[in-house]
Amino acid sequence: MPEQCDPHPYDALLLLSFGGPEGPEDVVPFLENVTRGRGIPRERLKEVGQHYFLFGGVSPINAQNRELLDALRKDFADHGLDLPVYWGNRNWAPYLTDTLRTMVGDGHRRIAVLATSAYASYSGCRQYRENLADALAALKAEGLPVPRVDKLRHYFNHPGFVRPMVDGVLASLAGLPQDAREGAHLAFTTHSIPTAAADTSGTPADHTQDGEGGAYVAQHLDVAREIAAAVHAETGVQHPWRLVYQSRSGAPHIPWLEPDICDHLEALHAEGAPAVVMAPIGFVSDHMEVKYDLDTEATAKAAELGLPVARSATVGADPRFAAAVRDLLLERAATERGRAPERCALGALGPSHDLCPVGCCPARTARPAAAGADWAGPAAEAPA
Ligand SMILES: CC1=C(CCC(=O)O)c2cc3nc(cc4[nH]c(cc5[nH]c(cc1n2)c(C)c5CCC(=O)O)c(CCC(=O)O)c4C)C(CCC(=O)O)=C3C
Ligand SMILES: [Fe+2]
Repeated sequence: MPEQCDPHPYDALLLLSFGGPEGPEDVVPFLENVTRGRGIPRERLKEVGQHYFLFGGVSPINAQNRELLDALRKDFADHGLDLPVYWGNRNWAPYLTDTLRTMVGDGHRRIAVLATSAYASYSGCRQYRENLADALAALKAEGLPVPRVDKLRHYFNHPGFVRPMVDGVLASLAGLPQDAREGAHLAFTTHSIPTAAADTSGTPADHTQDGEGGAYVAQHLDVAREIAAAVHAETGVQHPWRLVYQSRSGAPHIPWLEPDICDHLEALHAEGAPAVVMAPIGFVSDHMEVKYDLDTEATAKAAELGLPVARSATVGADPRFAAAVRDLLLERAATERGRAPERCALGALGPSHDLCPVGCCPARTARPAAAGADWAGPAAEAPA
């Protein structure tokens, strides 16, 4: 087998995602799974439930993940990479533990994991590692073999993630009314998180104080800068841009990252911006946050203001993203074999670490998390 297509030591890839309801009867149990023990106000839950009911109780996320699975299997087959791909979720079927049980039943013992979250944060990184720890502990408790799981590095700055978003922004600009195009602002959006979580995102060396936002904000700014520069290079126009936030939850007295996209649209309108492209760089695919918070709520806000807006495409199942996943997997496989492969990354931050160090994206209450430097295996600590 040619070195560059050798997945050894991995024997399978696991796509690890959030999960979402598939019908109206799933919505409340899904929200209960998401919010278990997290202290989200009831009012917020009712409101978010309504977003799902507006779409027939079906989250777009599962269909998007099925498309990504197809794209990954096609990419692997087209490149002679013989590696099965599985899918498991944090909050809805197929549940992570069930998928891992199937995987060990199929004989897999060394599993590479791709999370559908590109950036560092508790919700997007450590929480998935906690989910893996819980699932491995469940397997162990059932007397099943416990596989080794390795989480692939953050890919926010991988060209296979960034370039499709550049194309998306270019397509959105091209669709704006001609007289508004040149002066259009770019609003890069991501999920708001508590400023305390933002400040402790990434490795301890990345941590900041006073709401500066740590690795979470730094990584998004790096991607936003790259996209704006690529758009400038392509169109010759330097569009003004800003990183803004969406989908805030939590209690109102706790500070979360701001400004919100809707407030930002108001401010841009007030200062005379002719149009805005909303680019949801924080989301790998068209999640409910994109379909509701941007396509429904923010778009209605813009219409009320008389401000032309366009929402650019997420990466979704773009073949360049599937190729990036193959690249990340083969890169990590080579590293695990003791080689020093090329580690592809755009922007100023460079490729992210393979193994989350101790203290990376800490939880409010410490609990076991797999696939990081602080993981000793399910034998060492049983989760509560
Ligand atoms: C950073 C981040 C990502 C991106 C990284 C990643 O992709 O993982 C993300 C993704 C997602 N979040 C999602 C849904 C929800 N998130 C919630 C709540 C929260 N998210 C948070 C952060 C994030 N969330 C936070 C700090 C909370 C507060 C409570 C807590 O600390 O946990 C709630 C509860 C109600 C509400 O408060 O909104 C829901 C329903 C879905 C599925 C969408 C679909 O169905 O298409 C997806 C992909
Ligand atoms: Fe969320």
